Amino acid sequence: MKEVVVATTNKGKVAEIALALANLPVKVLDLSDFSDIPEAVEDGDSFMANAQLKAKHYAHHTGKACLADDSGLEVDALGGAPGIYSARFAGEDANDAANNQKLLAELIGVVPEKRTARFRCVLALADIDGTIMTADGVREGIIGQDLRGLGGFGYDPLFYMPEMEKTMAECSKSEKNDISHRGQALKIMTKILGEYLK
Ligand SMILES: O=c1nc[nH]c2c1ncn2[C@H]1C[C@H](O)[C@@H](COP(=O)(O)OP(=O)(O)OP(=O)(O)O)O1
Ligand SMILES: [Mg+2]
Repeated sequence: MKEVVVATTNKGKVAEIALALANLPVKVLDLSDFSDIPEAVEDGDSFMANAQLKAKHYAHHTGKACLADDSGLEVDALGGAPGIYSARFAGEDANDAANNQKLLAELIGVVPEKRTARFRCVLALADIDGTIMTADGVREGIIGQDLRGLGGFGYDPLFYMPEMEKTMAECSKSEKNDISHRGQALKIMTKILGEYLK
């Protein structure tokens, strides 16, 4: 069976991606199955560029097909920030809690109607022969006034979806995959991968 490495340092992403790949005829590995792999330097100028450079970087270091994810949050009231800098919003080694606090602070005084935002995700699969395949997804929402929910990761507790009357962090993993930016990209990628494996 072909092996695919879920090539991300983010455990939340690993769980969501592995769930979506579970029905494919592939053996799913992740970076914890390897040692001494240097972290990719994300110096691309777009989600697409970063997803591709991460997939190629990890394929080079593992010698296996690698599926990477670059994603982030665009907030309209902040001119689209933090965007590709979402992981480093509150500083180079920022964690999710610090990023969420920074986001709330930046939006003090901004009314709900002006708190529109979207998550974007680009997935890239790089095989060792140089084949590269990509898929993307987007999910619209509103930045809440406080943290709600314990699921997911990153900005999920602040990402409120009016039609669902809850935040992304109040969704189960499979529910999140049904409606999220990453879930959308994963639907496309699993189709592409299914064909590629034939
Ligand atoms: O579904 C999501 N729910 C909440 N927050 C999310 C989501 N998807 C991305 N995000 C946020 C988290 C992080 O602040 C940034 C991704 O940064 P990004 O560089 O792509 O990922 P990362 O550094 O955590 O792991 P890695 O690069 O190894 O895949 O956007
Ligand atoms: Mg990263």
